[in-house]
Amino acid sequence: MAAVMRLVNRSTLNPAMGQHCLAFSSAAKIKTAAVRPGHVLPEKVKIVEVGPRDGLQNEKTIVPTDTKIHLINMLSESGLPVIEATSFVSPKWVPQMADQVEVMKGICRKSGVTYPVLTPNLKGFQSAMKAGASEVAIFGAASELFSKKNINCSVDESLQRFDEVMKAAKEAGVPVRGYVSCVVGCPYEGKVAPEKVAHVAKRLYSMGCYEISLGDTIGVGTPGSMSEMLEAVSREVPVSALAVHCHDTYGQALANILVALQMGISVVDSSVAGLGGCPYAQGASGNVATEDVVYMLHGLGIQTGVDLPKLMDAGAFICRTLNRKTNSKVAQATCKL
Ligand SMILES: CC(C)(COP(=O)([O-])OP(=O)([O-])OC[C@H]1O[C@@H](n2cnc3c(N)ncnc32)[C@H](O)[C@@H]1OP(=O)([O-])[O-])[C@@H](O)C(=O)NCCC(=O)NCCSC(=O)C[C@@](C)(O)CC(=O)[O-]
Repeated sequence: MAAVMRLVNRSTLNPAMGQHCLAFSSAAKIKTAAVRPGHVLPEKVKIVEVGPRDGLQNEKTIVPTDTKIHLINMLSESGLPVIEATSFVSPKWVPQMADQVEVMKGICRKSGVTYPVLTPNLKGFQSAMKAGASEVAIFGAASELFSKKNINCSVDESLQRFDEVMKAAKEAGVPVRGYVSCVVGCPYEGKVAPEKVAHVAKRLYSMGCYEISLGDTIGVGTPGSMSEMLEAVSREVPVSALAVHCHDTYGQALANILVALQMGISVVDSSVAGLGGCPYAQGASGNVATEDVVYMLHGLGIQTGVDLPKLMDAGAFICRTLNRKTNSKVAQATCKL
């Protein structure tokens, strides 16, 4: 049944400013779009903001800890429900995340918002617990070579390490999210078979991850390859436990997200201002910009709980600080940098 929803997104032109402004007040009604016949989109989508971690981990110049904390606090005020704050990985491998303890201690945790952190092994998990993390994420890959480059072990070895993290997390009552990287293509192996993705996703889910985020790490997916992969994974893991994590290297991210929504997925990872790239995936651009995802979802009548102008303020802040042009088309169009 196609739900009837309130249209919450209206774009108006402010002639005095000569800029497009976004207003969120319209009472007009639209039907939740079934963009593909027979497919009803979710009424609500949970956005997992990964900018402070995925967005910043690849920055060459070390971003001051206070800037990271301020960014996370601004994102918290925008209504985002989940903000991935940092990662407890080796500072020799990812120097940008070396201030993870200070970041976790410095942020203002808003009630109702969760601040997961990446933990590749037991050591990372224990440090995360000491720093006060209340949720963690383990991150595997569907490609052997990427796994080796990223976390210095094979896919099977990584699953053994994750099992240790999972046991410790269960004892501590800490929820664990699981990532699978290279779900469509790998920078070292090329095309990745959907069955490999389904295999790793199933292992992470069986281990106890409450959600599996499927990462198109190098942004090569198209609606065709994404739907093939999602169909394979959804035969092994319930769609309600899946998320998509799209990089926008080839400009396909929004289209790929739409395909995922049509398949019933209602959790989307994204990065404010489209920041990011993976240190072990040469040439990969940032994640899809959160502003653009929110704009599309609101345009479809899908609720996110996110206040787009506040989110754009956070994007403008980090772009100003990094002296960088935003990758968000919405922010560009509304002159927020
Ligand atoms: C996984 C390791 C640690 C293995 O690294 P390793 O060198 O194989 O580990 P090791 O156990 O042999 O230890 C070597 C040294 O690292 C230390 N160490 C060991 N573990 C930790 C830890 N947790 N925190 C801090 N230090 C640690 C350990 O104590 C030791 O220190 P030393 O004795 O030489 O002084 C390493 O390969 C690593 O840190 N890799 C970084 C991976 C990473 O952060 N990648 C980017 C994130 S993944 C991503 O972006 C993809 C994603 C999630 O966004 C989804 C997508 O887009 O597809």
